[in-house]
Amino acid sequence: MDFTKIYTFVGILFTVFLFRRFFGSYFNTMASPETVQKVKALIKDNKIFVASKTYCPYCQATIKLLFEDKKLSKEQVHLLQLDTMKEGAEIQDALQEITGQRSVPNIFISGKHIGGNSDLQALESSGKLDALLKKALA
Ligand SMILES: N[C@@H](CCC(=O)N[C@@H](CS)C(=O)NCC(=O)O)C(=O)O
Repeated sequence: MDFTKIYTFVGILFTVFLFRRFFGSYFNTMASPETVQKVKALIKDNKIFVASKTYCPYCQATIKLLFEDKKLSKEQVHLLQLDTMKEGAEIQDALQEITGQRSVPNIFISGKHIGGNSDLQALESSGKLDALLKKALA
């Protein structure tokens, strides 16, 4: 048996696994038309819609601003934690197709694409966020 070849083969498999695990989400895949429609409906039907991931520090900052600082409730903000959902990766693909933005958090207020956490924080810093939230929740 040629162990060198076996080790090389296992090494290549492991490298491919690691690459896909950590960099896979940076490569575009197409979402099905059904998922794109479903995500568009979520954006339209919810006053505030946030696509998030549980381990993402930018998402934590957005969640803190909306739920702790602005005291919004779970009924007012439709929050999806994509990394805990079976169809999370496809929803992320759909969000990229719809908005051109792949990163999370991906935030919508009154059906309008706000952007990511930095965009939400900028709205807060400029004093425009309260009015947007008030109008959305009226
Ligand atoms: N400038 C962005 C940064 C967001 C960001 O880098 N998010 C990371 C997760 S912490 C991301 O989406 N990475 C790609 C992925 O998870 O697919 C913001 O303020 O929202």
